[in-house]
Amino acid sequence: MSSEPILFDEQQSALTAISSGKHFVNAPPGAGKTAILTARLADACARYADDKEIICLTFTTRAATEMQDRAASVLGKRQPFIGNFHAFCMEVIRNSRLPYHTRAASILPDEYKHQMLNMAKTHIALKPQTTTYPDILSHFLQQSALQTELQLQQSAYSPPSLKSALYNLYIPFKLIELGLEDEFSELIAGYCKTHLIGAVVTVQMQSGLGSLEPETALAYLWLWFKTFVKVKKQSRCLDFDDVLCIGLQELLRHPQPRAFIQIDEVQDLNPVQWAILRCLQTPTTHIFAVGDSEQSIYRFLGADLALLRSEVAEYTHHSLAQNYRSHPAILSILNQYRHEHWQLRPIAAQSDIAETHPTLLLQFNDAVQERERLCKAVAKIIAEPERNVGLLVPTNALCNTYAETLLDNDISFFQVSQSDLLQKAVLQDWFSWLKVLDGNAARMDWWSIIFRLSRHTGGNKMQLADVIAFTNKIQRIGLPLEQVLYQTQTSTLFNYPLKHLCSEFADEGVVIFDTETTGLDFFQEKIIQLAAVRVINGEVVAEFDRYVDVGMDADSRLHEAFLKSQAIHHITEDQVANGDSLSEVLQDFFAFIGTSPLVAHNMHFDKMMLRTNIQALPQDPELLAAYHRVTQQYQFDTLVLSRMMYPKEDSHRLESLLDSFGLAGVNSHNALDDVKATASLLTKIVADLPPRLQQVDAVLDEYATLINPVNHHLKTLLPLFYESTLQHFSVSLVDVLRTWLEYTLAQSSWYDAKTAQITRLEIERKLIPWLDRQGYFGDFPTLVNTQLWFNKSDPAVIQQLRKIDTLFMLKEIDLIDPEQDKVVISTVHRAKGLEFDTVLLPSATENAYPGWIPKDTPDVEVQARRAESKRLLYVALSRPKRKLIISYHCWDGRYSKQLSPFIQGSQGLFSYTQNAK
Ligand SMILES: Nc1ncnc2c1ncn2[C@@H]1O[C@H](COP(=O)(O)OP(=O)(O)OP(=O)(O)O)[C@@H](O)[C@H]1O
Repeated sequence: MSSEPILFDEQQSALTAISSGKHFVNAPPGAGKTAILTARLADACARYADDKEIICLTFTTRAATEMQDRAASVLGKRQPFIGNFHAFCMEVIRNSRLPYHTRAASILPDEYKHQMLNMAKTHIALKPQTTTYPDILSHFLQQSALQTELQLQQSAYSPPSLKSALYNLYIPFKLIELGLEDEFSELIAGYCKTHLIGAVVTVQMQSGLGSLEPETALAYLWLWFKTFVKVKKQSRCLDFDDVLCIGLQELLRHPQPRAFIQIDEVQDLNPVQWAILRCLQTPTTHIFAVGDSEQSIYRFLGADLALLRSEVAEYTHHSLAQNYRSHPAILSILNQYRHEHWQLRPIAAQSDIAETHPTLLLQFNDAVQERERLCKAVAKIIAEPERNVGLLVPTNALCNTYAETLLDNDISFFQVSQSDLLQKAVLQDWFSWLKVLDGNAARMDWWSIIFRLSRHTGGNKMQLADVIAFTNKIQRIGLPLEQVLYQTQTSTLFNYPLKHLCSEFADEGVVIFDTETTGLDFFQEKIIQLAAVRVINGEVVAEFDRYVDVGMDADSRLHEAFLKSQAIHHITEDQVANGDSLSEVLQDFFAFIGTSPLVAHNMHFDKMMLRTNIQALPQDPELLAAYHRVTQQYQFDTLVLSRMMYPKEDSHRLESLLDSFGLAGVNSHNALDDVKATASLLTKIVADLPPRLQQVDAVLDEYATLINPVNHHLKTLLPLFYESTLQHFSVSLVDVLRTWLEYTLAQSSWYDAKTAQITRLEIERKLIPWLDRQGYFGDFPTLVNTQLWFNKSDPAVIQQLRKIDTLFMLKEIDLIDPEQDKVVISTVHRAKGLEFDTVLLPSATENAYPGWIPKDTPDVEVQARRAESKRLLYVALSRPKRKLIISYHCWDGRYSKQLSPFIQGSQGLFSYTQNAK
């Protein structure tokens, strides 16, 4: 990435100046599309004061962060949304009023997605007579000639896997399930036309259920889909398609019109993404859509060029005709390719880079010779200053082979792995550990941790389905998972703390506390009142009620915040001014608690406020010691207990519960009133606990062999996360990651040792520098905590939540650092949008472009695949700045090979050609 400011040409400048209407820029590679979008974004910030008016959608996270970096000086503190569709939908879902399990859902990793699809499959007891599917699907099945087509296809059909068959239909099924079939009948029809027959035939051929009627096969698919959705819902997780479809559903209900929409790589949008885009528009919205139809390479994800054409039909069309990236010799090959395959006009070369032999076409005897020579060439190229190399190959298998040869030659490189680094078990587990700090909401993360731990604690290995069944059972009886599994006290059983609560409540008493504050932001706002009561058997036997002088005279922002918050707590300025210092109040408060269990309603908020307010005080060892002592004691949150005991209540706010159960007390938002009201609620909970504890006993007995060993590891690991933040308050995510890796990789049986070691090195080399570059510092338990969301309009919180979204949706390719990573090995698909000084395209035979297409594939499909492959090679050819090296081998050990037919027309244009000996 160049930091030099770009001097736009006339055509580019004209595009940056457009400020209204709907526009589509269809421009060739290297025309400066990204640069134009960045400049326009900066202008938009100057034009629209409200960030919510602006949205900038990119295809990858890398493109979004690059745009943000490039526009950083103009953006300053502004936070318009810049990111991909998935990140945007995550934000829409989070800010929605959808059920909590959807808003707080985790993203389902690939590893578990496959297992859950299998689980759902085994759950299906197929009852074709009783299973129905939506009318709209039966309509497609009944369409004329379908039956004959089915039979015709069956004999000559190479079916995809059963899972792919279902997944090809996932989006239309999901839209139907969400009740959107009327709005999206065309979209659903499109998907069904392409995939329904194939999927039905696949079920007929591969389900192992004998010969099935098409109706029964379709019923099977629908039932499988519904079960999979249910399994995910129970686990509170969503996959990427769910995120898009639910985001769309929410936007249809509550459209979010924008004044300014900018969008990159439109050639690869799928129909759902187009539909999302429509929800952001009004007739006056200014849309600037940019893409290149010849670079459309994501047909397998639903990208559709015909759809692009119809979507932008009414837009004003523009094009660009200059290429600023590539050496003129490279461009002449690109131009020949454009002419030969699409009869497109040539692009003018604007790059004036000097280079000897900028284009090479190399023929080798065999694949081994090709690989060895190319790797030697790579060594030579990167020995020159400021040169990087992109080794772009057609398949993941070839990525691995080239990686091995580079290693043999001592050349370091960045390989984009087939199973993305971010999808590796080690990292997915770490994400889960971060998420469970959030407590009970992250159900999928809990079971993935339990699953991993249960497999490494000896004894019978549990299947994922058993672990999920266990977590569901725990949830059904309303137990917080973390309390079942993780005990800081001596007991390993959840019952014990609750039994302790009952006995202390009747005997020595418990302390209920509450804070009133100047606002909700943990890092800025102050505690102004701290109240507590000691309760024995429902009777208040002692009270603590103090105001805190927070020095508002000297802090106008704080004073203003206080005045706003007065509407809630009604505390007067005098009460605060006559209060004591926070240190004094806290010393007395900790003494008041003694060794009693602590109780609060929504304790997390009060504890966070205490923590951050203490952090802001000058270091006081005694106070800190007292704080640590108290936070190690038994604690009970009446909000959590109420959710567990009374799951059917609509709301667990204190006020609602008092009302619903007719309890004494008022929730006036004066801390003392509120603790007394909490005492009433606690008294009811304790009275209702014994029968529930019997149920708990039964589950704990049933799963003792799982719970006890898991608890052993949790006891070591969770404090690692909590303590790192308790002691330093603000930590680097890199430190948290390293500490965690240290522990988990030392557990010899957790992961395959060799794989884990390699993953660790990859994390050190790729992810950690990225986290450092992007500035992932902070208080991570707070960051991942969904409790923060009530404060989600705060710009600092928005920024942090977006960072977390980015982290959880990151892809390995996003981690490349063009300054450091001199050699990148990747498939062409993943290298989209990147540029390199030198690009090597090995194995450019007909086997790669167009690649193997099964013999009986219908003609239309053969044409479509060839066309897509042509575009793929075009993307590859357009990535180099200085040098393009294409190579192929004549013999693969069994068959002779030819140069890809797509490139044969350009052979004469290469500045250097070498034939095999
Ligand atoms: N007017 C200009 N003067 C000099 N360099 C430019 C100019 N416009 C763009 N560039 C440079 O050209 C290169 C290609 O630009 P950019 O990445 O924006 O192209 P693109 O159209 O997005 O390409 P692709 O579709 O191939 O990804 C970049 O290195 C960019 O800095």
